[in-house]
Amino acid sequence: MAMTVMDWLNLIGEWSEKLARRPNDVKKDGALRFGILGAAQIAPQALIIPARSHAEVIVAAVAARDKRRAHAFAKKYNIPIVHDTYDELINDPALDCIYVPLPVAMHYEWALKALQAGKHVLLEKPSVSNAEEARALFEHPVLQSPNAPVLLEARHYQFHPAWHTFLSLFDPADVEEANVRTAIAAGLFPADDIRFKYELGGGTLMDLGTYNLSALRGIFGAEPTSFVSASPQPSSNDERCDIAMEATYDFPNGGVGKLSCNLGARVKYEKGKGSWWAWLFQDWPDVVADMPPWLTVKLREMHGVEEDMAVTTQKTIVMNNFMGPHMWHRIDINTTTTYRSPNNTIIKTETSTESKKAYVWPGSQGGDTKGEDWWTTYRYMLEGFVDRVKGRKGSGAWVEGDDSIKQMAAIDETYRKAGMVVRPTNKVLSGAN
Ligand SMILES: NC(=O)C1=CN([C@@H]2O[C@H](COP(=O)(O)OP(=O)(O)OC[C@H]3O[C@@H](n4cnc5c(N)ncnc54)[C@H](OP(=O)(O)O)[C@@H]3O)[C@@H](O)[C@H]2O)C=CC1
Ligand SMILES: O=C1OC[C@@H](O)[C@H](O)[C@H]1O
Repeated sequence: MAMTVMDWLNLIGEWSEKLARRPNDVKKDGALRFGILGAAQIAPQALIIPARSHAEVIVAAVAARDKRRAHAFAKKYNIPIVHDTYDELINDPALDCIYVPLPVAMHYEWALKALQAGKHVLLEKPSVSNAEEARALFEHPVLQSPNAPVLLEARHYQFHPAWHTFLSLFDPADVEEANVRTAIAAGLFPADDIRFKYELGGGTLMDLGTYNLSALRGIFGAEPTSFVSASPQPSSNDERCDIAMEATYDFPNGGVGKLSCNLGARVKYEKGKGSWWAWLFQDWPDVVADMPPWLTVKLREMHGVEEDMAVTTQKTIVMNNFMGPHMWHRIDINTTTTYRSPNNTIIKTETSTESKKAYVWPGSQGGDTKGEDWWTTYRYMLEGFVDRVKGRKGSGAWVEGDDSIKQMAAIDETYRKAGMVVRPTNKVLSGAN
């Protein structure tokens, strides 16, 4: 079978570990024992590899629909216990935490079952299929008791110091415009991937776009006041799933947020625009479009006076690779300062760029653990998850349940604006047969 993007990323993850000769951490007493629901492609990157360097995490069990697949996965990743069913795994008394990397449509049901079995849950993004499920899950009575288990939507990039360094560079009230762009070349995910199946909670806005939309909400520190436009490109596998989406939102401070997410990027050629050589390759999979994922934030102009001159300062901040900052990232702060005479003539214009990077928590940020410069977003997230379960303060980075609910409400509303149907509610909740 051909290697998928996720297989390649897992291979790169494994080889980086080998080449860096990173020893596995000796596990502490009281280490949390995790079980994985499904032999999922993302599991090595998101949990198995990060767990190796965490002294308080043991990946103890896996279950898959197909027993042979489960055993092969367990053997490959040194997982001691294989359960025959998902139910058996979540009810294993020897486990403390369940990682849920199932198709989105199964998140609500299995996260809730695991919580009801008394397990802490690390739940893949997007948390669930729609806002109805999100409210039912994150406001469920099982999470309200004093010793309630921990539930976290695994929006990993929000745990990396680079994201917090970026957010510290501006006041959300000053954002005039933000634009978040992500794309993956066409064909890297097959047409029948879970991402393009409506019944499984598919759609690019759900999958890649959840990063764009949460980033916009984080940049403005608020929810959209208006869903201005949303233009989907339907997937060939299922018209109810978008292979790409572009959307525009108004935010309470008067700023405008834009997103573009695409799981089927192809080279576009428009006469007179862009590179001439695009004509030769038009419609080929585009491996460089919006790669790495990036965003720009334009701040409102600031006005002042200096030695009788009117001074206007305008800043634009660009973050390259906000989704996978551990591989590489760069945050550029571009400043343009214009000096004008009292009669409004421009005297001079100065431009400057300052660049920042943060692979570990800088200064006073991050609490007791600074992190390591090789920690991935997933490793930082695992640190935060374990800290929360253990009742420690942690770095301060977290995705609150209320945030997950608002995120799904914004995704639903974007689909409605696009004239598309919201992803279906799990029958366990809807009561449908
Ligand atoms: N954080 C991140 O960077 C990423 C997160 N994700 C998220 O992780 C989740 C899984 O994604 P990914 O690992 O790429 O997915 P996979 O295609 O590997 O599917 C995950 C698992 O779903 C199980 N499954 C159960 N029912 C079905 C079904 N009807 N059809 C297909 N699979 C089924 C399979 O389990 P079994 O082994 O039991 O057959 C499979 O192992 C998604 O929620 C996705 O959004 C994905 C990629 C990156
Ligand atoms: O990190 C990611 O990149 C590729 C996506 O399809 C995936 O689901 C996402 O989480």
